[in-house]
Amino acid sequence: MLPQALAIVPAPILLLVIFTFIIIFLSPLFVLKPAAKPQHNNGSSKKHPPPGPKPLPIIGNLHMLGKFPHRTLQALATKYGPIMSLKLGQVSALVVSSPEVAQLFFKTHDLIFANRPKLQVVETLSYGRKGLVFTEYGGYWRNVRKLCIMQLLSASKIEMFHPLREKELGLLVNALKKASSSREVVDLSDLIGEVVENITCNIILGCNKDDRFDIKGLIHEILHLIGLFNLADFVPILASFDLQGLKRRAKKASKAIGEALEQIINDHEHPSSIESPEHKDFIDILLSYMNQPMDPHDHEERHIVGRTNIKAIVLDLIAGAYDTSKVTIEWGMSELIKNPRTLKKLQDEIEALVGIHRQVEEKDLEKLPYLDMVVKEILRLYPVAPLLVPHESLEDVTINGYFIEKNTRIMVNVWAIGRDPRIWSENSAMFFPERFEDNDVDVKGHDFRLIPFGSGRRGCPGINMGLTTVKIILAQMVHCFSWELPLGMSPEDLDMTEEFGLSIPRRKHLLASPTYRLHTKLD
Ligand code: HEM
Repeated sequence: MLPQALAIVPAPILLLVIFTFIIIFLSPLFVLKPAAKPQHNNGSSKKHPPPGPKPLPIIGNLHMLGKFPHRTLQALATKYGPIMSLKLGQVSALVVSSPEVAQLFFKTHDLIFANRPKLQVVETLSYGRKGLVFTEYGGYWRNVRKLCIMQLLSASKIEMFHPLREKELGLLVNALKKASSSREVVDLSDLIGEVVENITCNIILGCNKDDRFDIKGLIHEILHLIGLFNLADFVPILASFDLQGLKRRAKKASKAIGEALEQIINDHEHPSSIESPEHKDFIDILLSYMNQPMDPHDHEERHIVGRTNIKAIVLDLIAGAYDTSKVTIEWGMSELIKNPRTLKKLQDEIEALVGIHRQVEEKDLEKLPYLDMVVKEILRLYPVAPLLVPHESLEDVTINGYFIEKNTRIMVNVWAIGRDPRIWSENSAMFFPERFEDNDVDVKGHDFRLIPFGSGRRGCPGINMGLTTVKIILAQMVHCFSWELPLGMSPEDLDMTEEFGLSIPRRKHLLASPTYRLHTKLD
């Protein structure tokens, strides 16, 4: 998933207006408080911060980030190196751009960087950070994470929800079969989004449609708000002005989603009002812990499960699962349609295993090594959260001779690491899954050349669920259908521009025409 504190930088004109506002009304305050903090001096006179571009007063380096911060930061890192200092408004930040340095941060010194920054909108939306993604490092976060892994994200729970994925995917295949028989062009971005949303909502909430409220619309608003650039997070003195109206919108969204979740929880507590639930969803599981300690074995911390915790946790998990798998599959299908050789090779692999008379099943996935390479290649070129979710240092530390202050914000440019020709050879920009043939690079956070799920304590706990969803949907779509771009469009014409926000989806929706290729009855 991914919440990105640092998203689209406002248009220069907005920046100019705000800058003027600051200069006119607030500059006296800054005169009393210098923008750059003085260096600590505990006896040593040499506490160098990492190198970085010179910041401007008040806005620091914010103006430099542009529309695609991951690309700008990649270019800046070639000048300043793999540990680079930035000033984002009043916030001290660091950008990590090499596997070696990422390993120092998330393996050698993982504990020091296990915190998350406090963000205004998230504070409102996650009930004062009672969820998981942006929750501060400590006993509460540990308890929630353990509970989520045990009750939702473990191998056995993922397996338990497999009929649900199968059912939703079956509906998608049927819709595509119809489009195939009438030779329609379909909006693949929308269809992939819908199937992932339905799977996520069903697993977590037990429903994907509810006429009483627009649950998906609310989730979209929440993800959008978290993804927006919020000046209040970088120039805290502006927080109370709510110049962009984000706090107001967050409060409104929080109230609406809170009421909806309250209703959904009520329905779960009084099952007669739900139409015969077929399976236990995550809310059922959390309710079975109600008023009990999250982790009965933790004798130091006793955090009791209450309604607010349930709402905050559920929201974070939906946010974590929603966009991530959708965006990965969307880029994957784009690259496969753009590269017919790779698509054919993947179809051949699946066909050799399952034949042409039946669909792929989840039990087949582990016997498909080329699919595994294709997914790694997608995540290398299109990491959903190009700068991961920001981390924050819990104490002062010196790394590679550079002094890093407590409360520094850390961004890891996994997008830049994934495209670095020194790591991936001169063809690093090319979609070429075979590069993983002769090595054992994995995506699970052990090999810092490829960390699309992050690594260490704050690494993604949903890796296995995410990979299962991505693999089964991709495999099914390429096995059941051949794909062509709309009439008159060649693979070179396919626009691969991204959009920066909470995640980096395609700017333009992916449109394509499916042809059913299995030898089963076409209904
Ligand atoms: C392809 C799918 C996915 C990708 C690429 C992905 C990626 C990520 C990334 C990059 C992070 C931040 C790691 C860091 O800051 O170091 C993260 C964190 C997280 N992800 Fe995922 N994710 C995916 C699927 C999921 C799923 C399915 C769930 C849950 C249902 C999930 C739940 C979370 C949570 C709760 C966190 C925050 C962990 C913490 O702060 O302790 N993710 N994910």
